[in-house]
Amino acid sequence: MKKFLLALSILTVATLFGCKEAKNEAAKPTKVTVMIYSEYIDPDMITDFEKQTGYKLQIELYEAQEEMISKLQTVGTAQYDVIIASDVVIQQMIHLGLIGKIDMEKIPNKTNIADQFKNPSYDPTNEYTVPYLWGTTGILYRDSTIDPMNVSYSMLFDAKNTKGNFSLLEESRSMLSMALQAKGFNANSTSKDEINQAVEYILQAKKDPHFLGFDGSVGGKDKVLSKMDWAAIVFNGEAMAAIDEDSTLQFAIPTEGSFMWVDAMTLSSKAPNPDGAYKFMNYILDGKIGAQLAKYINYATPNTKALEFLDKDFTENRVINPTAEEIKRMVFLQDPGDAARLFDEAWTIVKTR
Ligand SMILES: NCCCCNCCCN
Repeated sequence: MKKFLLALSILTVATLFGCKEAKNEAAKPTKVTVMIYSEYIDPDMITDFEKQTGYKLQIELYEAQEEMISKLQTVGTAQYDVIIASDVVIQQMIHLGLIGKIDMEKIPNKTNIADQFKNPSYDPTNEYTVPYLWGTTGILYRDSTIDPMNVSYSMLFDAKNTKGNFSLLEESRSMLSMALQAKGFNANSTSKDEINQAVEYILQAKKDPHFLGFDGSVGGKDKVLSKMDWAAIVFNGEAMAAIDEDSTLQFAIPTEGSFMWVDAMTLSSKAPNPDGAYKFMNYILDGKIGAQLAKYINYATPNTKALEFLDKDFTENRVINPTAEEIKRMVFLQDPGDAARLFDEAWTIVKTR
């Protein structure tokens, strides 16, 4: 009996030990999950990253910042390692506990980040973000008689000027800020009265029979390309992709102004694979890879080393790298703090009326 009990306990310990080993084995992450805007990475980079690191790279797509945040709040952050997020929502994501501090020691290629992208207002201590790409937002249209240097928002917001179907951008803060600028206000205004006027302006555009709806930037680009739309509000990379396919298309930063944005890589607060997340961030910040990324999706890079691999056709292209004159008309959108509620209410009115 004694012998039997001894054998049983050895077996039990061995089984437990074996199970523990099997558990450890299962817990070792094998993939990196990145949440990112659609059409925002070169598919070749996915396979290259997998080859270099041995991790599977899983890409989860979104179209607008609000959609990304509400998805994270619903499903939780434990399903993602890296979240690509725009400057304007970074503070909100920190406060909501959606992203955590990055161990910058794990990202040696951070030395490639250009000085103007260090200590940005959305992450003044450089603890939560490393930049991915930067760009702007404007109007893509099919009309060679309209000079892109002289386009006003009234081209879309004033029914007497619309010459065909158009879409507005399905991203609340971006769209409301543009409407604020169109009315002559600061894009960062938090005045209730001014935001209400911006809402009325968008509602006026919605009444135009040419208005086809709100679309993500990729959707707007596709509609202009397929001639379903005459014009759409899109990000400049999508505009460039469209112009590459159809050189008769034009892209304008409206005379009343627009904004510049930076999309940044952040670490999900419950990242199951922080090591993989850091490897992804470091991979993107490599010079050659940064250049490949910028070129493939037509956005400007915050990576100084990448600039060495990009030719003048890219760096002097005014759609991708706006001119000094256009940049003068642009602002950075700031986190609205408590006024975020005003923007949320305003957007609900825009969408429901
Ligand atoms: N197709 C990807 C486009 C990503 C552009 N980022 C826009 C940031 C503005 N909130």
